[in-house]
Amino acid sequence: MTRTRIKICGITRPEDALCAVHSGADAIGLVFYPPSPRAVSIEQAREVASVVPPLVTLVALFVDATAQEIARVLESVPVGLIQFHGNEDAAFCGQFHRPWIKAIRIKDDLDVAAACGAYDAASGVLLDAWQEGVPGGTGKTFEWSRAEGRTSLPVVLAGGLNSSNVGSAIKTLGPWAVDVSGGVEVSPGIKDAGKIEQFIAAVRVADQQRAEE
Ligand SMILES: O=C(O)c1ccccc1N[C@@H]1O[C@H](COP(=O)(O)O)[C@@H](O)[C@H]1O
Repeated sequence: MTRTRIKICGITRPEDALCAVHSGADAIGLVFYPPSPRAVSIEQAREVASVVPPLVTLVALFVDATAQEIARVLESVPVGLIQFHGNEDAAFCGQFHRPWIKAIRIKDDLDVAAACGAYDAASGVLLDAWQEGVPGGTGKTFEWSRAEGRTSLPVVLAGGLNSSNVGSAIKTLGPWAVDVSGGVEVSPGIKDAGKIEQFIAAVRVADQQRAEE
């Protein structure tokens, strides 16, 4: 049975990281983008990292940060994967000797295959909704079928997911992983244990249904 990997993003508190991990999350996302209400300092990130057990991936999210800013985080926080969520090109993303994924925001007229193809050296692409002036964490979905068969890279599906819609998202696209932030929150940056558990349970139900098809 394919087990869809689960990333819970925008964690700001150790207790939320522990809740996500104990509920079955595979990855914890830390937002290093100061304008975000979910942004963490290096200190906060280290506190979160200190409770994350081995074999759970810590993902650092950046939006058009400088190489120096990214290097400072990588020196201090045990980051397993970098998520680039801005206009970074593949050469920029590849310079940190760390696995990385690139967010592709699905605007109406986007050629999804070409946009993903520009990052073929990535470990995967994260497909997210597009909204003018907001780089991510929008709580919006996009038409998942638009991404069907457009890339051979592992797909991390994001954008407005929650326990009610993640099952159909998995059924439509069969992504390698799903990523959720706002859909499991009480307020930006503060996660809800019940919503995390429901989200992960919904992913497992969808996995089971796919296995039975
Ligand atoms: O979470 C944020 O504040 C954020 C800010 C800037 C770029 C990305 C951000 N979050 C990522 O956006 C997607 C979708 O989030 P949501 O589930 O719709 O709230 C996800 O990858 C977050 O990691």
